[in-house]
Amino acid sequence: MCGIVGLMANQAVNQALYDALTVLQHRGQDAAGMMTWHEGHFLLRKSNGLVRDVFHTRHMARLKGNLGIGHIRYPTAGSSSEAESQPFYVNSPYGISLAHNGNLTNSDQLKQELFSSDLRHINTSSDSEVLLNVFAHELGKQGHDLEPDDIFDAVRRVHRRCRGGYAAVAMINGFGMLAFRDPHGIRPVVFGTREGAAHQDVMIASESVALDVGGFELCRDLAPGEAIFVDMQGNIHTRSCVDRPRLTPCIFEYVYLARPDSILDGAYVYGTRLEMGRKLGDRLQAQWPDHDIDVVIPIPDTSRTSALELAQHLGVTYREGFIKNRYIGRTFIMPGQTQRRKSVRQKLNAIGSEFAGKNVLLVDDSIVRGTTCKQIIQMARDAGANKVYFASAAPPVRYPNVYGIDMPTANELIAHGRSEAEVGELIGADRIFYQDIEDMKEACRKINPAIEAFDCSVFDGHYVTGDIDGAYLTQLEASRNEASRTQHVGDHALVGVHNQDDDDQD
Ligand SMILES: O=P(O)(O)OC[C@H]1O[C@H](OP(=O)(O)OP(=O)(O)O)[C@H](O)[C@@H]1O
Ligand SMILES: NC(=O)CC[C@H](N)C(=O)O
Ligand SMILES: [Mg+2]
Repeated sequence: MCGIVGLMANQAVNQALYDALTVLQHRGQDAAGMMTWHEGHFLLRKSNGLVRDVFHTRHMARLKGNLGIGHIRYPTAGSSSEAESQPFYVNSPYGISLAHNGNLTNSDQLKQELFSSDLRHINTSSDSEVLLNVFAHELGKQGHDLEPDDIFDAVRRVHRRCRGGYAAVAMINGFGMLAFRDPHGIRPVVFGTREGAAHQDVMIASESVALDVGGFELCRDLAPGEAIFVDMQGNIHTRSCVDRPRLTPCIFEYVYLARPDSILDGAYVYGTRLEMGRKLGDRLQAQWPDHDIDVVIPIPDTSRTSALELAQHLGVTYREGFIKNRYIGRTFIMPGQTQRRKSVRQKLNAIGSEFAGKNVLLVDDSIVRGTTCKQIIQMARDAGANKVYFASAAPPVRYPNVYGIDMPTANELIAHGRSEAEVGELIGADRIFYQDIEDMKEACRKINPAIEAFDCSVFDGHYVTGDIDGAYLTQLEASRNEASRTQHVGDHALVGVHNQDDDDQD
């Protein structure tokens, strides 16, 4: 779940792209990048780090132009090397740059095809470089005098070749800005407009919060399999590029990934989390009508919305027992387990008076590896809690994710192959409560009944693209181990547009 943004405007886009990337930072903390287009040239700055660390004044000054795309990265393929940060670039046809959120499930096969049939070289282990080259190859077949329909035809062939979850934004040198969404709409993309001097400004982004910060009005989400092309005059062209699209957005966006103030596929994320809290309250009440909970305490940040609603629903006091250090990022999306474990303690601290002698119900949005809850339960006990109960606003996470969330191996998931009670015992809780999977789906559907189905693969092991089997998951587990994820490849892999680095002089 990286963040992507694209902007076609009447004035320089660098600052607006920066602002958009800043509000998408929760989708990735490993690397950030921006490419702009100015007078027939692409200008690039990308590096490892947070948005505020990657772009300094001197980089911003060089990122000229009224058209640009940006990316923040949370790696799900390849390594966290700077060479695999985005956007990526290819020089033919025309010159194209692309930023991608998601994960291709057939990138190994595509890489081979690109080499042996399409005569294209991929210089990193990133699936996004593969996606760009597949698109470039397909666009190259269209010939001269490129029209929007030619671009859409190329996207149609991309969908035929690529599998997995992908939302991508791209620039085609001299023609305009393009975005497309996979046929299942697994990863989100929205677009919006703003009035401009000569023509309207158009922004495309992973989440609607990016539009809010730029003063854009949300038009809508891209439909599954749909593409949008914005020409150099700011005209919007859209077309469905698949025959049988089926919307099954990733439900984990609503559980944890997206910001609560975003609207994704017509559903306010905040509303879905409130509803998950309410449902969890019902379930707890049903399982334990004479509970002895004194206080409900959320584990900041993401669970706060559900926890508040759960407490109100149960009629139990809600208290902020843990204070979050605002300078530490999200721990789940950090790259290594050692760093994640250490960061929980750095990030959260208990207010002793809220725990002393009380039976507390700690609420989190989800339990994935169990890194957070194990430590938090111990902290609650150290702070003098009498009983420590734990509730998860999502069902047990038991299966790997292959569509853009970095959970490639079942064994790293604490609930894999375990019952709810066994997880409770392992994390040291006196009692554990999990959301029911149907209740979670209903909670989201209640906010937007038009979404008929979701990708719930991490909860039910059903992969909506239909190409994932045991052999695939075994091979993924073997190839995507901790060492390969944190490995850094040499700088030789940075091939393409000159990337401004810190040594560049004005
Ligand atoms: O079981 P785990 O492997 O620990 O993963 C689950 C935890 O990680 C996330 O928090 P994170 O700190 O990433 O972000 P947040 O501040 O938005 O809650 C999530 O909200 C859970 O608290
Ligand atoms: N989280 C994502 O969307 C990752 C995008 C891409 N697969 C990468 O690893 O860079
Ligand atoms: Mg959390």
